[in-house]
Amino acid sequence: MIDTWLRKHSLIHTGATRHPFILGIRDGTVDLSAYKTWLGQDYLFVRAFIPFVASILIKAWKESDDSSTDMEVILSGMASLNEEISWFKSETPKWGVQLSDIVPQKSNQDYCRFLENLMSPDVEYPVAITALWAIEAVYQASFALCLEDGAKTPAELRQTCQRWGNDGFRQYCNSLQQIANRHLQKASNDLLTKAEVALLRVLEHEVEFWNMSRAEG
Ligand SMILES: Cc1ncc(CNC=O)c(N)n1
Repeated sequence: MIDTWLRKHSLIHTGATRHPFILGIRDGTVDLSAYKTWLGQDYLFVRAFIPFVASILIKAWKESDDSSTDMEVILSGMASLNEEISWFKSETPKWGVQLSDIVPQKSNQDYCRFLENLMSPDVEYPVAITALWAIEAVYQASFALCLEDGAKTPAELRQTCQRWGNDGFRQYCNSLQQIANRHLQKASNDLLTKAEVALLRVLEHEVEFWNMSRAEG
């Protein structure tokens, strides 16, 4: 299902995964002030993202069919997020970014509000897990690009790219995709439409998030 949607929406998908901000990191021309903006804003995003993942854990637990392996995958994602918050706390001072000073920009606020809406108990599990997969997969694909052979990613940004471009994170994204696909297989047409719309909204918000980072730089 998801592969079909990605083919159908390949233009926006490419816009989110090969954004000029990412291409700039990959070819070494990125404006470091844009990186700093992204870093601070992404810290705020991740803080809002954690409760969103927690809400999906609750949905998985409430599923009638056996979703215990779903829960393990989601929980492993939450454990990485715990580690990720520590990383932001150690990375930001290196760039002179003070966590307490970061003011959320509009694209970030819009994206966080979108996550908050998806946290509602009225939002079905297949819709929410599709969104979760898409959010993670955009970062995975984007940062993996910066680690490919021939990439000229600046040395001081390689660790950042490793965080989302590494193999373990790729496997986590694959597991999420499998979970989403399994639940979408059983879903009604109405639910499929909702999940497809959620996927599209994620891709749009991701493009806006990259745009925001670049604009401020
Ligand atoms: C805007 C955005 N999208 C996806 C991710 C990746 N998920 C968790 O870290 C992220 N950090 N920020």
